Amino acid sequence: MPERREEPARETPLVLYNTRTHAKEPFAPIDPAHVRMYVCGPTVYDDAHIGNARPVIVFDVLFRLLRHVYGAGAVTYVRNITDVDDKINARAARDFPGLPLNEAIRRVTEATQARYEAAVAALGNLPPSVEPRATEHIAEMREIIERLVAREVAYVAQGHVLFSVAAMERASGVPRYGSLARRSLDEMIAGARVDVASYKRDEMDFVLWKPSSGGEPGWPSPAGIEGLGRPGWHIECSAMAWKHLVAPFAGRLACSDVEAEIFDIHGGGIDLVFPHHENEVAQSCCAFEIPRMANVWMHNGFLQVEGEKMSKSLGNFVTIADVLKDWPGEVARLAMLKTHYRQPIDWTFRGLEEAERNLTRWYADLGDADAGADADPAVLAALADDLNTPAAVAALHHAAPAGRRAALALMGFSGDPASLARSAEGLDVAAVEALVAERDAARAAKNWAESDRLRDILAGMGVTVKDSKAGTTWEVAR
Ligand SMILES: Nc1ncnc2c1ncn2[C@@H]1O[C@H](COP(=O)(O)OP(=O)(O)OP(=O)(O)O)[C@@H](O)[C@H]1O
Ligand SMILES: [Zn+2]
Repeated sequence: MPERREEPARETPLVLYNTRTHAKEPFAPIDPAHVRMYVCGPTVYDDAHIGNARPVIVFDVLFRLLRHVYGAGAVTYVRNITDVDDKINARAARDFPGLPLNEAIRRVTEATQARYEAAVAALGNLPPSVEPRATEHIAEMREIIERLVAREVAYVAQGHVLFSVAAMERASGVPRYGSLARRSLDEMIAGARVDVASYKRDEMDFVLWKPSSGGEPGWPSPAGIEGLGRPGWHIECSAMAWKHLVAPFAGRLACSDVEAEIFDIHGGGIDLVFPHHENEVAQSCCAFEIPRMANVWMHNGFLQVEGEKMSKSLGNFVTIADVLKDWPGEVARLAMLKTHYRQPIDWTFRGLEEAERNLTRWYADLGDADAGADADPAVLAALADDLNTPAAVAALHHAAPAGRRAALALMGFSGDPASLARSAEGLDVAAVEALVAERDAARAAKNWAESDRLRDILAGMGVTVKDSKAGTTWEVAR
């Protein structure tokens, strides 16, 4: 039996801001016994930066809160891994020029994913209920594409399948294209910097499937196209959400047939609203003839450096692993949660220092407070108010030890002063262990370049690793 409360904890009516309606709304799951949430995960071609950690931490807090309110067994949280993308192909060709491209891609994606898992775990995040990889859902993508072509909202041109925005405008029972992002067609054209390609009927049309040539990864194409091809990015999420949040629950939900095709919450960073989420909505709503893909759409604001979005393309980033070299994971987590998720955060040394001081103070007088006590009600009320984590932090300052310990646990903090202690040599033990685990994963994947790189990072922290048949151990270099 999954752990589930008889009665959901009604003392905390949950209110969430919905991008779709531009309003804070009481959250009402379609079926409170099966709360379903999808969050767009990373494209695994390069190490995640601390900005990429923001949606992971924000939606982890929401996952924990939903489990608290509806019961741990009542929440399914899906966060995908995008392991097919032209950026991955380019990175694989660059890093492993001597290998066949598919083998090189496997090395890049497996090693990057292993480092991602270690990094986000070190920040105190629970694993999602399901972490699907795009390449394992090609059959579902093909099926959705076939449906879209059959309904005449997608067309084949020069080996591509394209989604027709104009055809969606004419379809009934589906939302208007642009209704999530609330943009006019002109704004969307400007915002998407859409490519004008000869095979598109209309410049707003977007790619569902494209041909693969040479050594590019490819699968048998849908819609009667000969030869191999590969999916566009947007179709991946429609397919994985359907496979893991809709199909398994068919006939098991206490709701109407139409509602059963819709799930509760879809999340990601604010940069994904358009075009990625708008296109997910277009695909899923047209394929399944539903008025919404998800009821609630939630988007986190940017983590910024000196007023600019941290991003790989701007080169102004620090990786999660870099942060963990200098700071315990819980400190970075609190530094993130001190700002409300919809506001921009400026990532600063002072913010991290302040978070460290707060945790040190809170952990110092938890005493032997009972870990099973109820979480402080003011903290719970703040979280239930659209994840108002800054208000939750303020409430933690005033909470009694038992309520504080339980509230910290609910937000993903250990309450253990040892997790803040760097070792006698000033080391963050959790960060070292995360790096050693990443290196083990790299070795298991026979990625010696990566394993050496991690060994060098550890050496830079003053840690020596020793490999033996029994496994890897580490010690502080003398
Ligand atoms: N600076 C940032 N602050 C908050 N969230 C971010 C930031 N940059 C990316 N994200 C989010 O991280 C998640 C992972 O996205 P993805 O792997 O596609 O990163 P990305 O967009 O390629 O990063 P970059 O913008 O640096 O190239 C998405 O939900 C995205 O919105
Ligand atoms: Zn997505």
